[in-house]
Amino acid sequence: MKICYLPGDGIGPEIMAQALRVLDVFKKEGMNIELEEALLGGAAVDATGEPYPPATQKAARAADAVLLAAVGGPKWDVLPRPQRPERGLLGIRKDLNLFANLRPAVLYPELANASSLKPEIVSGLDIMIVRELTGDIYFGEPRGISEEGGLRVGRNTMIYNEEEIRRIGHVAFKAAQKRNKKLCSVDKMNVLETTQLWRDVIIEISKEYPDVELSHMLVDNCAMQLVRAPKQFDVVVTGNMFGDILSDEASMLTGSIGMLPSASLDANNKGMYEPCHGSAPDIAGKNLANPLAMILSVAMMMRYTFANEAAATRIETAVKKVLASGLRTGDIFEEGTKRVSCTEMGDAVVAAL
Ligand SMILES: NC(=O)c1ccc[n+]([C@@H]2O[C@H](COP(=O)([O-])OP(=O)(O)OC[C@H]3O[C@@H](n4cnc5c(N)ncnc54)[C@H](O)[C@@H]3O)[C@@H](O)[C@H]2O)c1
Ligand SMILES: CC(C)[C@H](C(=O)O)[C@@H](O)C(=O)O
Ligand SMILES: [Mg+2]
Repeated sequence: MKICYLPGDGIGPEIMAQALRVLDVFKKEGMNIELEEALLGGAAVDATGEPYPPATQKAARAADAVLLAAVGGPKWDVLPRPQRPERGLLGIRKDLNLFANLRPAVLYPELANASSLKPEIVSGLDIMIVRELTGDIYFGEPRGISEEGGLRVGRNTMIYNEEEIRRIGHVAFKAAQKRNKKLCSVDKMNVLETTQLWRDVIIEISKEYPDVELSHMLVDNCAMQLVRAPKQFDVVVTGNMFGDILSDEASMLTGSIGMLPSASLDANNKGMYEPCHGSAPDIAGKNLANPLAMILSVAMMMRYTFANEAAATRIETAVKKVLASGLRTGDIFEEGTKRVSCTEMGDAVVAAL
């Protein structure tokens, strides 16, 4: 199992250290894990001048899976755009063709009171957001800020071709088949042609999945429904930008963005695994971050790239045990539980494993 790991910036190295301890448990038991560290984001810019340097590209391409913590931070926001950490993240996603981003929003019963919603609205919540990750307005050309007729004009291009929609659609229908056989496709077809095509193509391929109940929802309504009655959803499929926003919204139903892992997959289940959150500059360097989204991303790596369901379930069970024992980082802390640091949370997961 060749794994390239990228600690990145901010809280990145702190949560990555806990994920590596989890991997070490498996390694000591004899799992054949080979690890290689590489630079991405601000850390890479500082060392090489580029957010996704060639050495990282080489290591990431050679690996079976990539583990990423988080990139970015105010220190680099003043740089020209191609050098910003986020471009490193978008660069590696595009380079490895990781078009399918799976973001599961699962409420652990112990966190029912930490959710932003009332327990009765979220208890048992288990949604899978399938976000297209290498297209849309994130990558469309032309883009940029130019001067036109004496005015500055900012421009981005929202664009999808039918093949890009088809391949993410198939991933979503297949995910729904393995779950509760309900798929909601989210678009803005009342206004945007890109997403009219999105809806047309999703309807076309739905003929191949007669066992899946397909529905469609406009993104603004979906944002509202997610906080009104989130359990109506099983699998949600949507484009890159809507998926970015809706997954952060969904994270708060589970208690914290620090609980939401993700898998970004290519057509052959090579994947990059990362928490959905960012580098959290406000708490970086203080040993306060919640490492569970990062650790649960390791579980997703075991499941999707290495087809090791037993290892995945074992990690998830360890996380459940730790939450049941009452330990909480600050983001999920509530009265009656015990507040712990990032490393103490890591200690507890390793012990539970
Ligand atoms: N995948 C990524 O690497 C990724 C994702 C999102 C944002 N970013 C970048 O991260 C930087 C900060 O962005 P932001 O502040 O908008 O979003 P953020 O996700 O970093 O932080 C938002 C809020 O959530 C909290 N938070 C996030 N992760 C946490 C964790 N594990 N434990 C406890 N609290 C946590 C933060 O403290 C902050 O209050 C920006 O440079 C942004 O571009 C990177
Ligand atoms: C940092 C940024 C480029 C990234 C995105 O928008 O995809 C992040 O918000 C995410 O959700 O992974
Ligand atoms: Mg995001």
